[in-house]
Amino acid sequence: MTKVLVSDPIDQAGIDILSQVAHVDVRTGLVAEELLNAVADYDALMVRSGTRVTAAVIDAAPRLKIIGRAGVGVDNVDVTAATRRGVLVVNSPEGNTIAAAEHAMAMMLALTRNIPQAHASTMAGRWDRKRHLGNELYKKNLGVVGLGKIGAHVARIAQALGMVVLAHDPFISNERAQKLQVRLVELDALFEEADYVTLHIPRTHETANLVGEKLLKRMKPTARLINCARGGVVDETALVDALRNNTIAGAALDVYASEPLPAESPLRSVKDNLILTPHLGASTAEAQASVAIDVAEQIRDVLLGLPARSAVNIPGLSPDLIEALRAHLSLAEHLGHCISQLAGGNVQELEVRMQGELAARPSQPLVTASLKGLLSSALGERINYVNAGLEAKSRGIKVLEVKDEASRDYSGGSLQLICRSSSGFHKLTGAVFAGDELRITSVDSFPISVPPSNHMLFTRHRDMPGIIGRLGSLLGQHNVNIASMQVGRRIMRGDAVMVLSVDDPIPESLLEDITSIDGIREAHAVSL
Ligand SMILES: NC(=O)C1=CN([C@@H]2O[C@H](COP(=O)(O)OP(=O)(O)OC[C@H]3O[C@@H](n4cnc5c(N)ncnc54)[C@H](O)[C@@H]3O)[C@@H](O)[C@H]2O)C=CC1
Ligand SMILES: O=C(O)CCC(=O)C(=O)O
Repeated sequence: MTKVLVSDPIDQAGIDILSQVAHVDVRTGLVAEELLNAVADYDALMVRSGTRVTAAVIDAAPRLKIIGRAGVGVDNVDVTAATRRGVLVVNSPEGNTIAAAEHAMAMMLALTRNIPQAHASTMAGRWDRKRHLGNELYKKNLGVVGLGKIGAHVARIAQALGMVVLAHDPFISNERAQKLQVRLVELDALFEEADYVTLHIPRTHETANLVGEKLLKRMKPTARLINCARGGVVDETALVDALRNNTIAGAALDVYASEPLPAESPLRSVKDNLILTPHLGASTAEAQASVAIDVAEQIRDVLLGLPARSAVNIPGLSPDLIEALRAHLSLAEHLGHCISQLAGGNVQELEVRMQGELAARPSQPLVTASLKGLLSSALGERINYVNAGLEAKSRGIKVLEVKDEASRDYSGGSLQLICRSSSGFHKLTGAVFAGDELRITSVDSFPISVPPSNHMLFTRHRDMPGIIGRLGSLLGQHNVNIASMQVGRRIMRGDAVMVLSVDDPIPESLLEDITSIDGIREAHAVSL
């Protein structure tokens, strides 16, 4: 008997669909230990954000074929562990877009008109009209951080209210922004100019604690912050300080670094200028029905042996093709991830060049893997082989595919990515050496030979005596250990690149010191 465990509250419409093909058990509120004991017999698991599907849970479920997340974010599911075990993870990328966008707007309105405070005081028997003087949204600047599905819908609603919308999203093209009538700006400028800042980004390595003391200090004292995206993208300690010191006028949060929000969280003690809701962004009847139906249909189809439409992991490639291209797919992902971090500005175009023998292989998987790498900085684990092309298209990123059979640089061929962004362009080439060893073989047409590694530093500099020594000592002073270093140049004392592998991530502040070394024009920290 096929069995499905539903471990969070899911709309009945979803349960009805699952019941067409399986026995369904709804067991909500299980603590971690209970879930570990419960999952052993199940073929499918359906959750919302309340259940943590850890590697241990996946290991404890030998029959598990699919995990369905009734919502967008899959950060409560260990997707890597699921992929390793061959368990499909599916979600509902659009089912709750409207609900989340409307919640952000509701928070903005409640914040600016002091609705919760006025309600509490009126219920307590008072008639405080002066105390709750608010502000209008009309003609105010709204800064949207993350102009994806929810951010774009918020922008549309805000425009209807007469707000002027500016946005920051490195993975949205100017064309797309123009279509939405939104001005793209750098993050610092957004925080300086906005009267309201609303966050619609996923939590990734790059966005963790993105909004901290530094950005909060850039905000106007009359400005307000709304986070209905993900906990952990706002530094809660810095926010509490900013609210207590009235550095900003107010904030509204739906999501928290730790959920449920701990009873002793300092956020709970902020008075007057903070509104908290318990992760209600997707909690509308319409959104819950929509995500439940979307995900239940996918679980049903997969249990019947059919493909899923929104798989978060497992690429839609045949196992034979994956095996044949495994090393080159990994190379393409690494180059894509690397070039997105070199690009700096808004990515407009990615050219994928299959050179030499590689030009004879199927190109689509390599293009998809390059896009997956490119967008992984923005979308974290939500980007996959299934949605990479679509995500690039929806961001207005033009993708060019070129086959250059005449190139004869390496046996097995090479892969070149050329990324054009609002701040210029970068070119990376790589090849797979004997023993499936991946190598970056040139940067911006300067020859080098370095394996991609976890933490790297790329510089563009003038080839002159002493520069390598000065950089080495600066890194040493900051306790950054260099694992390897390579310089690529075409002529003596001309332009050159340097690629260093280091043991730890390079902090943003150190990059500023590096670029102040005489002769170093550009420095980029890259984490893979
Ligand atoms: N509070 C709630 O109940 C809900 C929260 N969410 C969360 O809202 C967030 C947004 O969801 P969607 O719009 O559906 O996702 P999406 O993938 O359509 O959009 C996210 C956007 O953020 C951008 N981005 C990534 N890193 C960035 C950075 N460092 N700076 C600026 N932009 C960056 C991406 O390029 C992308 O355009 C997700 O974290 C999702 O989990 C979604 C639904 C309900
Ligand atoms: O299931 C929920 O209510 C949370 C929704 C959410 O945060 C998401 O879909 O990313």
